[in-house]
Amino acid sequence: MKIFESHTIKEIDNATCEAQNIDSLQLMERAANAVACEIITRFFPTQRIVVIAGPGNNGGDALAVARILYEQGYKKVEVFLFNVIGKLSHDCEEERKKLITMDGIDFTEVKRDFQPPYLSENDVVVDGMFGCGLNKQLQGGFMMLARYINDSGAYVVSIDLPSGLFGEWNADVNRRDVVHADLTLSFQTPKLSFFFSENSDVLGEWKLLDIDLDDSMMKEIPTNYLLVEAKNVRPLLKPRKLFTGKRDYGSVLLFSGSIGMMGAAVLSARACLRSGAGLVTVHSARIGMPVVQTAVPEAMFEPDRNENYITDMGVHHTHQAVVAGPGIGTNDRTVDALEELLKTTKSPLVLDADALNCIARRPQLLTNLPSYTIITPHIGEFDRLFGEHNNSEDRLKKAIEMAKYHNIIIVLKGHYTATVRPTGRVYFNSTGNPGMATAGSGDVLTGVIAAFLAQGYRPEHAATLGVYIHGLAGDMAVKEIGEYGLVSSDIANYCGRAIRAIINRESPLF
Ligand SMILES: NC(=O)C1=CN([C@@H]2O[C@H](COP(=O)(O)OP(=O)(O)OC[C@H]3O[C@@H](n4cnc5c(N)ncnc54)[C@H](OP(=O)(O)O)[C@@H]3O)[C@@H](O)[C@H]2O)[C@@H](O)CC1
Ligand SMILES: [K+]
Repeated sequence: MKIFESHTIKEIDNATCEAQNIDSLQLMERAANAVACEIITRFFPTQRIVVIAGPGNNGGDALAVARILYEQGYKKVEVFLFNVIGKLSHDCEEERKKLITMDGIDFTEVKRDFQPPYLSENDVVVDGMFGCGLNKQLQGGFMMLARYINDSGAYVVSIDLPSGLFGEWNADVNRRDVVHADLTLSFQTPKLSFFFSENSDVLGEWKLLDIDLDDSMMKEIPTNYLLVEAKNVRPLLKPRKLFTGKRDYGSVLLFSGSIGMMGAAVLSARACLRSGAGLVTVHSARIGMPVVQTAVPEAMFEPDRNENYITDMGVHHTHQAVVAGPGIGTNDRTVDALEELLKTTKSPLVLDADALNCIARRPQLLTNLPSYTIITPHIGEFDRLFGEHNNSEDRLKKAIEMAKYHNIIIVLKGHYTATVRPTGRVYFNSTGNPGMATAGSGDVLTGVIAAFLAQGYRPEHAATLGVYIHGLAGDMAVKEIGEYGLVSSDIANYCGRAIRAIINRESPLF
């Protein structure tokens, strides 16, 4: 699903009106109906609802929502329209006219002084102050109103965006002066700002409402940001053929594990096998042999010369994917071995965890990364590699710059893992849950991505597929085990089921 920038929304609206032969007011009614339906499913008609409308179309939506709720028997609706400069958008003005003809509706038009209504945690506020037309931070009365709403404890439903939050970049915005929604109801496609952790408290739960916007225009408008869903990954998955053997599904070599961290090798190897790789070889410290051979009997083991950590990353056979990182530590000799690997390998590479920490210790190694190498840092590893970042917007911008500069794929892990391709395009992932914030989860992800590389998928597809499947496996496992009890072995064990769910179009994915 494409993520559009706010300034393109008008274009999509206009195309929709033209293609469907409707006017913009009808589209506003459609949007308002969708919002009102959501409110009706959540609150009884006896609920007190305070509707705050701004001067633009976001305010128009809010006025229409108020009218629809009132018509549906919600008699405790109070409406405040902020018309402080005496100029409303055309559709907002039309909605105002419709509303004021309604008998008995509690309507106040604020032109100058404003006495805010009493609000408590028992009330619902519908926030239609500003949406994607916000063009500067909230100031003066609007800022005070946002704070007043936030302090009230009322349940806040924001239309399209919490007022005061920009659709894209908010690094300079003081979140205290933005309306804090409990529920954000946005239209059709998400905004970029939904994917940054700093906005999570402001957005609350967010939901996309289908208002049947014009598909052909949405296909046409270019964007560098996408949200990956089941329908995007399914066409990538190739069916397995009847007359095939394990060699048709590739061989993975995993440089992983060291003394005290052999579990990382086990988890990567297991996830790799559960994601369809034909052959998996673990190269690790000698001490790890009994652990790996017992825990993952399907994997082969290649012992390093060293007892406790890896000192040699020579690739002596043909492998369709090579992984370095999980649990390898950052011993000087391991860094030397990694340097050798980066300079010599011809196989597609995935680098994770300690491999990235090794590079951070010797930053010139970044210039040795073969094109299309996949690196999978979490925030801490990313900052160690590329410098400290104060917020996730700056970090994403840096990831885009670095993916382009080094011609690599950066999988920046987080709640919405962002896979950044060498073109600078960003693919946000839609699967996963907080239970997956657990030791070894990244080792599993590395194994899944490597499995797809080995099976002949292009690196950018292997990364996107791996991230989606890893999250889905976590979502499926959490249903049985719960967020507290979920461990990384569970994620690995569910990878196969996750792939099957996508191929078989199992609900609720489709
Ligand atoms: N396809 C869709 O998604 C659909 C979207 N729809 C809805 O349209 C909404 C977008 O409407 P919109 O373009 O009229 O912008 P909106 O957010 O109402 O604000 C503009 C007004 O605010 C003002 N203003 C701005 N910042 C300000 C500030 N800090 N402080 C004070 N004033 C400020 C600005 O004034 P100006 O500065 O331009 O004079 C202007 O008057 C969208 O969010 C969604 O709800 C649906 O109806 C249909 C389908
Ligand atoms: K809003």
